[in-house]
Formats: sequence, structure tokens, C-alpha cells
Amino acid sequence: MRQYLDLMDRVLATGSRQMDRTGTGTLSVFGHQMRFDLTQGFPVLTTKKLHLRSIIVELLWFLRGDTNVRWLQEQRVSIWDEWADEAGDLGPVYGQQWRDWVAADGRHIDQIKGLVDDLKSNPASRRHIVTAWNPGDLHAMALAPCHCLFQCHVADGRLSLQLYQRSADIFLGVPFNIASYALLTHILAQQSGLEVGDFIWTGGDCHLYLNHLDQARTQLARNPGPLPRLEVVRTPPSIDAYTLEDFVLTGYEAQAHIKAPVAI
Ligand SMILES: Nc1nc(=O)c2c([nH]1)NC[C@@H]1CN(c3ccc(C(=O)N[C@@H](CCC(=O)O)C(=O)O)cc3)CN21
Ligand SMILES: O=c1ccn([C@H]2C[C@H](O)[C@@H](COP(=O)(O)O)O2)c(=O)[nH]1
Repeated sequence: MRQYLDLMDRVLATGSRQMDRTGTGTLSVFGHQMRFDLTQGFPVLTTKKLHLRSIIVELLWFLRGDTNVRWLQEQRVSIWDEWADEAGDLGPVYGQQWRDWVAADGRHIDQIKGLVDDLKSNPASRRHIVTAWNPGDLHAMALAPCHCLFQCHVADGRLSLQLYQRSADIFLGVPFNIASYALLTHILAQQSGLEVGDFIWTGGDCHLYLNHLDQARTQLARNPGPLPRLEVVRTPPSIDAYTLEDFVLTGYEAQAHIKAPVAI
């Protein structure tokens, strides 16, 4: 994950000091891209132990079309708790927009099912896009989508995926986002009968919160190790049928976890 350390290094060396919505303050650069060849291993940090279970469960929660934290909490994942209301609701966030976008004419659009159908029937299409950025719904969301749009691309029997992330918390959010979309690429490829290709991460406002700078330097002083491999041990009948047990990560050897406070 040299690519990730390079991003951290770039922000520490050249980032502008900015005040932000949370009142924490950041060092920030605008515009950055990283490419991960998924045939060469699964892109999860080795310079800090990541909790892959939280990442898998969060992705399955998006795919369920769920926008309430109760199901996450039942699986002992608490990463969305700070943003939920008393009923556990987050408003029409990712799950709703991915699986049940309500169009102006009243139609309900399942973008994920549409994507899998189109990958199978028209792989060469240049329109394999899923967007969570629904301007008409932003006011009702607990947090505007950060990973707001992705596009898939098929070439030589391989599925590649590019994500546009408008706002990127490099220390806490980005490691989750990279692993999550790499996982989604594996799932989409399996459901479409394709091999995996590249995952490309494109970031807008890429920032390190000022209370993450020491943690970032600690991580930069560590040497990255070889990437683990992801095995999807079963081929579920549809994109709706995946469970936590379907994913096995082999050879994940990471250095000690580094704690950091999340900006709310
Ligand atoms: N400031 C901020 N950064 C984010 O990354 C972020 C938000 N807000 N708001 C919404 C979601 C929630 N996400 C989060 C929230 C918390 C952690 C976090 O605390 N991670 C810990 C371990 C948590 C666990 O696995 O239980 C870590 O050390 O990675 C990660 C992503 C990503 N998003
Ligand atoms: O998946 C996610 C979700 C959120 N983030 C980060 C990026 C920002 O630090 C905050 C969102 O604040 P905004 O003021 O709405 O930009 O959360 C992330 O990195 N990844």
C-alpha cells in the first residue's frame, strides 16, 4: 500500500491548512488518484491493523439498502452510530440511493441490480455508473455521501472500478473506503462472470485532520508488507445473498493498530 503512504506523505508535505465543518481543522490537497491491481493482492493496509469485519459488514449493509444503524449494531459495528438519530436512522444515505432511488416520476430505481444486469448484457457500455449523490435528498441525509459515484469498466474479461470520493478522511475513512470498494469489485466481478482488474480511487478534498498528524507520521515510519489475498469462498445466487462468512482473507499480517479520534 505504498500508494496510500504516498498520499499521506503528499498531504503532510504540501497540504493547505483549512478549517472544516467539524471544527477540527485539516491539512488538505485537492485531487489525487491511486490505482490498485486487484490481481496482485487485496488492498488493505499492512502498516496499521484494520478491522476487516467492520468493512465487510458495512458493505453488506449498503447492499441491503439499509439506512438504519440497528442491523450494523446487531453485527457489533458501531462506525455509523455518531450520525444516527434516536431511532437509528441516517436518512436516505447510500443504501437507499443504491437500491431504491426514487425518480421524479415516482419510479423506484435499483442501481445495483441494474449495474449487474448491464455488466452481463452489455459489458462494453461506458455508462456503468452508480451514484449516491441525489441533490434532491441531500438535505435529509445525516451526512452527504463522501464516496459519491463509481463507474465500472470491462476489458479483456476483467472488471475495473473507479470511485470518486469528494471528501476523504485519509487516516480513518480512506483505508475503509479502499477495502470496501475493492471488495465490491470482487463481488460485482463474481456476479457478472468476470475476473477482477484494477480499482482506481480518485479523491476530491483529501485531508488529514490536525489531531491525526502524529498517527500519520507513526504510520509513515513503518514499512509496508505484502498484501493479503481475498477469497470469495462461495458464489451466491445473487448480489443480495452474500454473508460475512463468504469472504476469507489469507496472509493478512499487519502492524499494530493506531487509534485516532473521529471528527463528527
Ligand atoms: N470524520 C469522518 N471520517 C470518516 O471516515 C467518516 C465519517 N466522518 N462519517 C461517516 C463515516 C463513518 N466512517 C468511519 C467511522 C469511524 C471509523 C473508525 O473509528 N475506525 C476505527 C476502528 C473502528 C472499528 O472497526 O470499529 C479505526 O481505527 O479504523 C472508521 C470509519 C467513515 N466515515
Ligand atoms: O466513507 C467515508 C465517509 C466520510 N468520510 C469523511 C470525509 C470527511 O472527513 C467527513 C465528511 O465531512 P464533510 O464535511 O461532509 O466532507 O467524513 C470519509 O473519508 N469516508
